[in-house]
Amino acid sequence: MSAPRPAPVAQAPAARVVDAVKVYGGTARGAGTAVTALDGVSVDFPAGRFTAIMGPSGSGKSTLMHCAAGLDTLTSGSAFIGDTELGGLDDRRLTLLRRERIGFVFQAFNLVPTLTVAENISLPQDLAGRRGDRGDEQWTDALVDVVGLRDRLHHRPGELSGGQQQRVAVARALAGRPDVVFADEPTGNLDSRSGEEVLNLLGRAVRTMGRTVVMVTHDPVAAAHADDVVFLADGRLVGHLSDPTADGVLDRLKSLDRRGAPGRAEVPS
Ligand SMILES: Nc1ncnc2c1ncn2[C@@H]1O[C@H](COP(=O)(O)OP(=O)(O)OP(=O)(O)O)[C@@H](O)[C@H]1O
Repeated sequence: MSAPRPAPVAQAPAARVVDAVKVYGGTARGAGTAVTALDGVSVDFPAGRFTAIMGPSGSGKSTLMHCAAGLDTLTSGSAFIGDTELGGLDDRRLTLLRRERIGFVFQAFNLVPTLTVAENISLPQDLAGRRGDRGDEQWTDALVDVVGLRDRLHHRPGELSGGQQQRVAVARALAGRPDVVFADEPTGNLDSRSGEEVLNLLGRAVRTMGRTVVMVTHDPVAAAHADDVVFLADGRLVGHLSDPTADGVLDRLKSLDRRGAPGRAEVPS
């Protein structure tokens, strides 16, 4: 008789926030108004999955992503990358963590215009002083084929289409083999075909390369590329869909709109 199979071990989330509160603005003397952008959000971003964050405009999507990725700090609550709590890190460690464990893709591509495609892609390794690492070189070389940029390696970003530039940004985000890639509206500046290519690429990074992706989007078609969708409204987590379809996401968004989300709670300070 064969030995019983061990119970599957639940994999720790790649990133998570617990009781996350973010209040912008307000003054000690009460002369301004404070905006509660996150109002007690707890959410896991599972390792090896593609999660989309959706919600009406102003619901707190970008704030959640920025705080989860250590680009901004929470007013209260905690944010973790793996087991590392970001609030416990000083600026230097936070910078190192972002560089070594997180990849970023932004709507505006954010490539360095004076560097070639190849140089842009290897920038994270260069900054980390890891140039020449053979494993890294092989990984980066494979990435170039995955993103389909082999014949553009010596061009500069200004010589590429928007879709090609965003593919460079995706390759750069993956180059350091980060624990998690955060993408903020990565298809926001692209036509639908280029957007589809970038989304397929992010999906492939998860499904064939074992990476973890968290993406903010307002587009139900983009969200349908994810494994999971989490919905925010008024800075609160209000829903979750697994294996989403664009229609399913749209229906859920409409029901959020019907709830008459009143927008940010403005709290006189
Ligand atoms: N730096 C800031 N100072 C003050 N208020 C801010 C700041 N950044 C965001 N907010 C407010 O916090 C709330 C949430 O903003 P956030 O950008 O996270 O929402 P979002 O869901 O990403 O919106 P959108 O889809 O329109 O980009 C909004 O009311 C916004 O006006």
